[in-house]
Amino acid sequence: MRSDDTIFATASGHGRAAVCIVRISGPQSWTILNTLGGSVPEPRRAAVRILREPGSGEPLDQALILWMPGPRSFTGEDQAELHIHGGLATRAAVLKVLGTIPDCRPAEAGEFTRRAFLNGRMDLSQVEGLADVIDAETEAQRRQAMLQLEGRLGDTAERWREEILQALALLEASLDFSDEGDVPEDLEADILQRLDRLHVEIGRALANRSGERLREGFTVVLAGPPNAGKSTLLNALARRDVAIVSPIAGTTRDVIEVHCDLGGLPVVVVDTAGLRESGDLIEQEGVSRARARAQDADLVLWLVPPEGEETDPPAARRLLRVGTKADVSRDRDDCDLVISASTGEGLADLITALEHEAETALGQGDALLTRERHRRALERAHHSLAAGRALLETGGPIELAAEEARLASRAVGEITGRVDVEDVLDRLFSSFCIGK
Ligand SMILES: Nc1nc2c(c(=O)[nH]1)N(C=O)[C@@H](CNc1ccc(C(=O)N[C@@H](CCC(=O)O)C(=O)O)cc1)CN2
Ligand SMILES: Nc1nc2c(ncn2[C@@H]2O[C@H](COP(=O)(O)OP(=O)(O)OP(=O)(O)O)[C@@H](O)[C@H]2O)c(=O)[nH]1
Repeated sequence: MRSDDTIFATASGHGRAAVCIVRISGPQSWTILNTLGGSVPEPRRAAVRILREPGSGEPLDQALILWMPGPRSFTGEDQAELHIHGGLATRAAVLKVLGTIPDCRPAEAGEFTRRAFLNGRMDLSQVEGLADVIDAETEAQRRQAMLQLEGRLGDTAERWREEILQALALLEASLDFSDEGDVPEDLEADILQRLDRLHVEIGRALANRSGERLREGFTVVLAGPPNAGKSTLLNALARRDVAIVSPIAGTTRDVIEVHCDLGGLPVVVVDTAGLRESGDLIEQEGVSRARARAQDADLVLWLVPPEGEETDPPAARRLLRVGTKADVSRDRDDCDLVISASTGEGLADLITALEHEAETALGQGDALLTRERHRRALERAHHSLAAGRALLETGGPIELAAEEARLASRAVGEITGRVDVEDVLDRLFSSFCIGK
């Protein structure tokens, strides 16, 4: 992967469409526009051109084109865009011509954004925010991702890093004093106070776990004995036919997941195999998967049918008992809620309860951390700050306290990708679409 190559890719979706955007980045961008379009428009001004095949001069398409010279571009390199018609043949013809231009090749997944990162146009947390903007399925996820793209997490991490480095500088200064005798008391108190404040602030960010959950969605597992009405409820919540419903017990054997938007919040509803002892090997595997999913879920809805014997609910962090088939029997005082997926009775109350549960778990969208990667880095920083502070307080070696501050600053620096992130980069960029 050379970065003096010029890369190109369609940045809009696949399949026939009204318009298709071809993105181009790298030193050949100007030449490509000039060759295909006959002339290059003013920077960042859209212009219409007939694109022509080099050599033959045959028209390829009528397009809107853009010239965005570096460094004032998304990637920081010279960039061009061809807004062509979105027909399959048009797209294929334009891409084929681009492929024949020297030093020009199709982009890899996430390569435009990788170049933007390498050119300092965005930090790693913003790249993650951009990935999340593209993946956002609900309003709350979109809002959180936009805040991260705009630099809320990155700016905060950068401020923390600078404040740790200031404390480190003071520690180094006090090292000189300690060579000569005693460290002035007010200097030591100042450093302690700085480490303390950072420790508290980072601890507060770590305490809020709702960002990661908002990103991934609130998971609700539907569990219950066979024929309790789990698949019928899943279909009702999803408002479409996703799971097979039948009067035969043991119909659902695998785990079926549906992503729902409940009042702007992402809720993943998971249908599982009915819990019972079974001689059928495949059903047994389904039952053990059901138990595993119930254990990991944010919430289990334990579905209790009116008929049949009582079954024990699975182990769960949080569980609501939902009586099903209220149209058959409504005498269910052992349940938190009663529904009939057939008549729709009680469904609105169930959805309200789910929204409320999700809202409590996913918070106000004010979480700073949205990935385990952030949490791991900040946990190390938090630990080092506490260790440094303890060393200072107990009169331990200042060199060691300084080393802890250095470790803390490096850990915080991982958030914006200032340090040690090669392996993270490959994983992150490969999760992007081509053209991003
Ligand atoms: N057609 C098109 N739409 C798009 C994008 C794109 O690349 N092309 N984007 C791609 O992600 C997003 C918009 N993000 C962008 C971010 C920065 C720059 C950019 O050129 N920034 C320069 C110049 C700013 C200016 O005009 O003054 C800069 O920041 O220096 C462009 C798009 C969404 N929509
Ligand atoms: N009367 C009535 N029947 C229902 C209701 N909900 C589901 N049923 C019926 O109950 C039977 C079992 O429903 P499913 O949704 O397949 O049950 P399940 O819990 O997914 O069953 P397994 O896949 O075997 O675990 C089907 O015949 C449904 O039509 C309801 O609210 N009222």
